[in-house]
Amino acid sequence: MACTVREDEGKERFMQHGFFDDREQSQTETGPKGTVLRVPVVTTAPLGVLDYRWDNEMPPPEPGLIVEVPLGGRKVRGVIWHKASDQSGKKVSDAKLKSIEKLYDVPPLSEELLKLVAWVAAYTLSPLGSVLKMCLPVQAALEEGPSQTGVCWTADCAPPARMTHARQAVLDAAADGRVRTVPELAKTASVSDAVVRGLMKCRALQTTTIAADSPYGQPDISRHGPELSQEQTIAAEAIKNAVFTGGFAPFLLDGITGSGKTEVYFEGLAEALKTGGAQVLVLVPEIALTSQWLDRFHHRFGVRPVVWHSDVGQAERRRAWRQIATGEARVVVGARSALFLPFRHLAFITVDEEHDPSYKQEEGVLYHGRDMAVVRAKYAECPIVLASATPSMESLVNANSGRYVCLKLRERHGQAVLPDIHTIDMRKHPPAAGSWLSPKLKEAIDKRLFRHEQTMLFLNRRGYAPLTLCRTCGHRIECPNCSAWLVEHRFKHKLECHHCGHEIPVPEACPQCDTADSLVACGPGVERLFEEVNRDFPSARIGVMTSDTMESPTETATMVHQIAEGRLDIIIGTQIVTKGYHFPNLTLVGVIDADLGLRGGDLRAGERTYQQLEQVAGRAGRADKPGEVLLQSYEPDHPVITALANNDGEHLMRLEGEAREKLHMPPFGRLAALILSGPNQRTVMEQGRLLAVSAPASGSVQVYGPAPAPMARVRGNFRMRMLLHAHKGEPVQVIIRDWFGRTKMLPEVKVKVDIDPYSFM
Ligand SMILES: Nc1ncnc2c1ncn2[C@@H]1O[C@H](COP(=O)(O)OP(=O)(O)OP(=O)(O)O)[C@@H](O)[C@H]1O
Ligand SMILES: [Zn+2]
Repeated sequence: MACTVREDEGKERFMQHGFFDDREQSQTETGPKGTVLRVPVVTTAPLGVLDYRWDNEMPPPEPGLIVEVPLGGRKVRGVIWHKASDQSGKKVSDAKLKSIEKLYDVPPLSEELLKLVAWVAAYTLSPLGSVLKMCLPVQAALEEGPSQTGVCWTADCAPPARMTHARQAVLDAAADGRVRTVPELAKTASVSDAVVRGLMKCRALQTTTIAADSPYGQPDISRHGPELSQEQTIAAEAIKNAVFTGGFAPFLLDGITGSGKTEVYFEGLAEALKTGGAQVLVLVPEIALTSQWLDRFHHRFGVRPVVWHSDVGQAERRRAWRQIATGEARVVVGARSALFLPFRHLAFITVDEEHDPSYKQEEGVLYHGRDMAVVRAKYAECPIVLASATPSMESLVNANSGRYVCLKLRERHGQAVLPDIHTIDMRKHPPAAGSWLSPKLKEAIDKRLFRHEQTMLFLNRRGYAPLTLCRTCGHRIECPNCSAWLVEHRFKHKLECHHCGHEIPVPEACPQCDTADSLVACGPGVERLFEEVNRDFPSARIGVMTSDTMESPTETATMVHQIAEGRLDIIIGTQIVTKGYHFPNLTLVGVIDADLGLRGGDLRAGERTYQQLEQVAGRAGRADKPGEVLLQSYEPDHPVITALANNDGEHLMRLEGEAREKLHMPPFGRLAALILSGPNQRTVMEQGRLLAVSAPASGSVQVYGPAPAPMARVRGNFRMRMLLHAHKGEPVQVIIRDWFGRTKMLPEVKVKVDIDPYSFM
C-alpha cells in the first residue's frame, strides 16, 4: 500500500511544513542512532498537538501518516500533524518523550483533509483531536483485513497435461492476468469451482492471496443520461465546465421540486469521473431514505455507489474507508459524516437538499455539514453543487452576492407541473370532535380512492399523542429526567421521552391521584391519525412512515417500493416522507397541521416551515397526473401559509431576508450559543453568573442571558443558555476564547459553544 514514501520526498514535505523548525532545541535530525526526532501528533483524544519520538528505524515521517501512540496509559490512534506542537515552555524533554508505537499501513490523510480538520476545529472551537476522530471512525479500517485465496494466470503457468472445453474456458477467462477469487473466475468462465481448483492443483494457474474486501464496481461513464431540457442543459453545462476546468467553484442549483436536479448534478459527477482516479462525494440528509436515489444511480452508472452512514455495519465501513483512502472507491453517497472520509483525489461534491436541518450536527463537534462541505471543496480545489428546491437563506444570500453561481430550474420535467396548493381554514371547516381531518380533506381523499390515486398525509409528530393528561386532577405525565412530556406510542403500548429515551408502560391509573381510567390522550400524532383514517376509509390500504415504524433502511426501502408500485392508497408520515421521493401516482398531499412549525418561533421557524411544507407539497403530481395540496391551518393569513398557497417562496424569503438584515441576524450577522449544563442547578447558575459578569459588550457585540433553556432539564442535567450576537465580520471565535480566558470555569459545569446555532432548545 502507498504509505511508503521515498526518504527525501518525505523529508522535503516535512520541511515545507516547518516540521524541523525546532530542530535546534530538541537536537532532532534523522541520522545516527541515539538522536531524537520529535514529531507533532494529533490523537483522537480531545486534545491539541502533542510531541512524540519518531523511531529512526521507521520510514521518514510525513504529515498525514496514521500512527498509534501511548496516551495516559492507553493506546490511541493519531496522525502526524503538519505544524509543530504548541507546548512552548512546557515542552516534554527528550528523555521523557514517548515513542510512536506503530505506523499503520494505510495511505496518509491528504493535506487537504488535514486543513479541513484544522479549520473545523478552529471554527467550532473544538479540540483538534475531536475533529480528527471523525476522520478515523473505524479502528478495523487501519488493520490489514483477513485475506482469501486468489487465483490468476501468469506467463510462468504451464498448460495442463489434459485439456477440456471447461478448462480452456477458464484459461481464456484468466488470460487477462487479473487476480480473482475462485468463485469469481469460475463464474466468469461459466464452469464449476472444481474446474478452477483442478487447474490450480496442476499449476496451470497460480495461487495467491488477496485482501478479503472485494473491490467496488467502477461506474460506467460511457452510459448516457436522459436527454436534458434546455434549462437543465444550461445548468449541467455550467457544472461540467467547472469540473473540467477544476478548482474551487461553488454553485447553488435552485430548482423547483421535480425539476430534475439529480439528473443535472449526475452530469457533473460523470464529468468528474472521466479523470482516472478522481472521486466524488454526494451528501444527502438522511441516507436511510435514499433507496430511490441508489436505484437511479445504478440505472445511470451501472453500479451501486459506496454508501456511508451510521447504520452501515463495521465490515462494510472498514471496506469503504480503506478503498476511499486508496482511491479505489470512486463515488460515495453519505450522510454528513462522509465529509470527513479520507478521499485521495476529491474532484466534485454535491450537497443534495442543502437546506435540510439534519446537516447540522447537534452532538459532539457542532458543525454544519453543508458549510463544512464548502470548506472541503475549497481545500480540495474542486467544484461543489448545493441543490435544493427551497434553498437556505445562507445559500440564497451567497448566490445573490455572487459568491455562488446560481443555476435555476423553473419547470418540472415533461408534462408535470407544480401542484395546486389550497389552504383549508380550520376555523370555518373544523373536523368532528375527536378527529383531525376536516370534511374538505376527507372529500379529497375519497376522490383519490375512487380514481385509484394515492394520498400522502403529513403530520410531523411521532407516536399517538404528544400529551397524556389526567381528567380528574389535571396531572400531565412528564419525563423524570427531562423537562418534556412523555409521548404515547400506542403501537408499542408505551409512554416515551423523545429526548432521553425513558419509557414506561401506559399506566392504568393516574400516577398522581390514582384514579383509574382517568388518563386521556391530548392532541394528534401519526398513530392517532392512522386510527382515524383507518376508521373513515375502511377499504383503503394505509401505510405509516415514521422513524418508529421504519427501523432500518431495508424497511424504508420496502415501504417506498410498495408505494411506488401502487400497493398502498394512503401514506401517513412525519418529516421522513418529505425527502426527495418520487411517487408518480401520488396526487394529493394533505398537511394536517400546517401551523405546527410556526409555534415556538425561533429565528428560522418561518424559513423552516416553508421549506418543509414546500418539500412535502412537492411530492404531489410529479408525473402525468396533476397534484393537489391541502394545508389545514388555523392561521391561513400567516405569511408562510400565504406564500405556499401563492407559490411565492421567493417573495417570502426576500421579506425574511430584509427583516434579518435589519436586525443583523444570520446570515447578515453572527450568533453563537452557550449551553451550560450540569447535575447541580446551583453551580450551573453560578457559572452563568460568572460568564455574565465577564461577558464582552460593545456596539456590535452583545450577550443575552443566562436564562433557563427551553429544555431546562435533559437526562437529569440542568441547562441554561446564553446567546452571543455580533455584527458580521466580528471574530466571534476570538471573542469567545478571550471571554472564557477571563472567566473562572467551574469543573462540574459543561459549557458547550454552538457557533451558528440552529437549535435554540
Ligand atoms: N431530462 C429528463 N429526462 C427524463 N426524465 C427526467 C428528466 N429530468 C428529470 N426527469 C425525471 O423527473 C423526475 C424528477 O426528477 P428529480 O428527482 O431529479 O427532481 P428533483 O429536482 O431532484 O426533485 P426534488 O427536489 O423534488 O427531489 C425523476 O423521475 C427524473 O428521472
Ligand atoms: Zn427524558
